[in-house]
Amino acid sequence: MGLEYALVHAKFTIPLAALLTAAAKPLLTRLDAARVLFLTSVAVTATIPWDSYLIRTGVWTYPQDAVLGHSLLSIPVEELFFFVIQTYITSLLYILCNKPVLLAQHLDTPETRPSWVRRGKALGQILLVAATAFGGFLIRRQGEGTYMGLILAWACPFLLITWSLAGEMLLYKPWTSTLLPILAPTFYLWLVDELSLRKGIWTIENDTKLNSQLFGSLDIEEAVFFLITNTLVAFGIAAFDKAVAVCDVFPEKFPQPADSLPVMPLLRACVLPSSEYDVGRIEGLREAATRLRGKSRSFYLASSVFPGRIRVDLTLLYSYCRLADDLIDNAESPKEALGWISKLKGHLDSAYRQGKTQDSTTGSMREFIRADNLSPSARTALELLPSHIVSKEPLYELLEGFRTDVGFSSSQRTPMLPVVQEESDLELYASRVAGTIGEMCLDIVLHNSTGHVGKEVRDRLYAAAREMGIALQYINIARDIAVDAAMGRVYLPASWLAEEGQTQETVLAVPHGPAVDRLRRRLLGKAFERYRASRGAMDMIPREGRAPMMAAVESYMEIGRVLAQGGLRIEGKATVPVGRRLRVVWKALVQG
Ligand SMILES: CC(C)=CCC/C(C)=C/CC/C(C)=C/CC/C(C)=C/[C@@H]1[C@@H](COP(=O)(O)OP(=O)(O)O)[C@]1(C)CC/C=C(\C)CC/C=C(\C)CCC=C(C)C
Repeated sequence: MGLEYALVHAKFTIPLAALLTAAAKPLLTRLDAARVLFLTSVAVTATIPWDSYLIRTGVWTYPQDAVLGHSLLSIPVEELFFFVIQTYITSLLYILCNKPVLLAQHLDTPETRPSWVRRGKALGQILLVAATAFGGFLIRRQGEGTYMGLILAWACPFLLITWSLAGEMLLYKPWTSTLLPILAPTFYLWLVDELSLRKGIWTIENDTKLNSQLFGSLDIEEAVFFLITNTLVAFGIAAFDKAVAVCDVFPEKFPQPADSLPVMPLLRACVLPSSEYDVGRIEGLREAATRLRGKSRSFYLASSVFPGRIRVDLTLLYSYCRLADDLIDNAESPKEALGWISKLKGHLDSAYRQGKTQDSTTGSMREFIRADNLSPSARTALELLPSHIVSKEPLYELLEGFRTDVGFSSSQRTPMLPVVQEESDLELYASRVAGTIGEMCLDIVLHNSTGHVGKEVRDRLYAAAREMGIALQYINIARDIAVDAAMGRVYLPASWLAEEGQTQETVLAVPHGPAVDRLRRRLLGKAFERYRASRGAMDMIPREGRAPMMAAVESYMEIGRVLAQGGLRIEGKATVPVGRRLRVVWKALVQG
């Protein structure tokens, strides 16, 4: 009996697993826990017979003085623990690396599949069939290739199945979400293995191995073993993820959200032929995700911590709001901008006339959207607005809020009459363009939550969401004084400007300096007041959206904190460094 193998775990695998657990815990959802549990159970069940065979036939041996002496089917307990902890480490890392990716955007159909993906998937399948056959050949031939043969013939059929299910998605995703979580634990385990082989904690018999080392004492079979088993874990989760993505993006086909772990729907989603996917919805979602990533770092980062279906709906809502805002901001004349507002209202009329249906692209609305001279990407943003979830009133109000922006460039405006005269004008504007967004975000979270929320709590939540939206808009205005001035806009109330001896014209000419700084601080103060008044209510948000909503709000409020500390670049926007942003999101998730 000896402790050496147990010490390998104590020194190398357990600390890494503990570190990853601490880092990942606030980010993990119930679904993630199910992913890890499912994968670990499959890995252990599939490895036990194989490993037992290897030990009983003498391919692997363990000196008695290196192991504790307890075993199951000849497998030492330390070895059994290895299957569990390796699967745990790799799956956790895989899940972490995949958080930034909105999986549903990587679904595709045979018609939209590019030829490189078709060829890549087929090539992978051919290689895996060949590797399985080669493994079988090495086993039959007996001798030096036996161990390698056993690895290939055991693992490659599983890889073939999972690759066939999720190969396209794996090919589309960035390498940081696929190769990285496979290769990083592989290199680490190679080093641990090298150390253990050198110390003789486990040994591979000379007669059944190729006798070729990758480096040091690390036999090529061991290197392949760790690479292949980590790939098995990653491909296994990828197949699971694909089913979840299908459930998330097609609620009309799969009414139950994947988070509630509906086993049969998930299995059906996994094997649903891709020819039955709604291509328009997937492409629209991809464009919406690109719009979100390109336009707002805060909301893009925060979106990655929302559970799948809420994330899809928020991304689509963001895309609609951003598009509407851009159409109006980029219009060449006030007349054109007002024209967009009435067209957008027309779109809402037809979207809400047809009632709360999930298929938003039917009947009059489709005709309305097609009739307009919009780019294809703009059309999809309108078509995919989740109008069956968000109430119509805040959307109409948002468009009303955009009218204020048009007021800044309206030719009828006299220079003497600022658009935002009093603090109440500012409050009304912020309530229209951002209080409404708070309400709609809440609509989405409540719609996708399972628990019951009573009327009284609902009312308090909606009031707080509106307040929080206003707080965020104040931060936005405080940050963008110079950017807005360059567009001819001053949102600071004229009454405040007068108290500082300023006018709209002086701020337009010089949007910085001590007076502007004081006004910015005043606005930030108002933002923090409203934030503090509504933050407590967030504890009442249902579990599914609570921590991620806090993360979204905190990530934006952090801009205000940077500004309050004087972190402003005069020529542009104040930015929160990535590390600080991540810390804020992490802290909000821990608190939520
Ligand atoms: C996580 C995620 C994907 C969230 C999406 C949220 C969303 C739908 C935002 C809409 C953004 C938008 C373009 C709105 C048009 C009007 C406008 C410009 C509003 C300003 C937003 C800034 O967006 P922008 O793209 O310009 O971002 P950058 O500054 O460039 O990074 C606003 C400042 C409004 C933002 C307001 C909210 C997100 C509402 C906050 C309130 C809650 C989340 C509710 C909290 C709940 C309780 C109970 C308190």
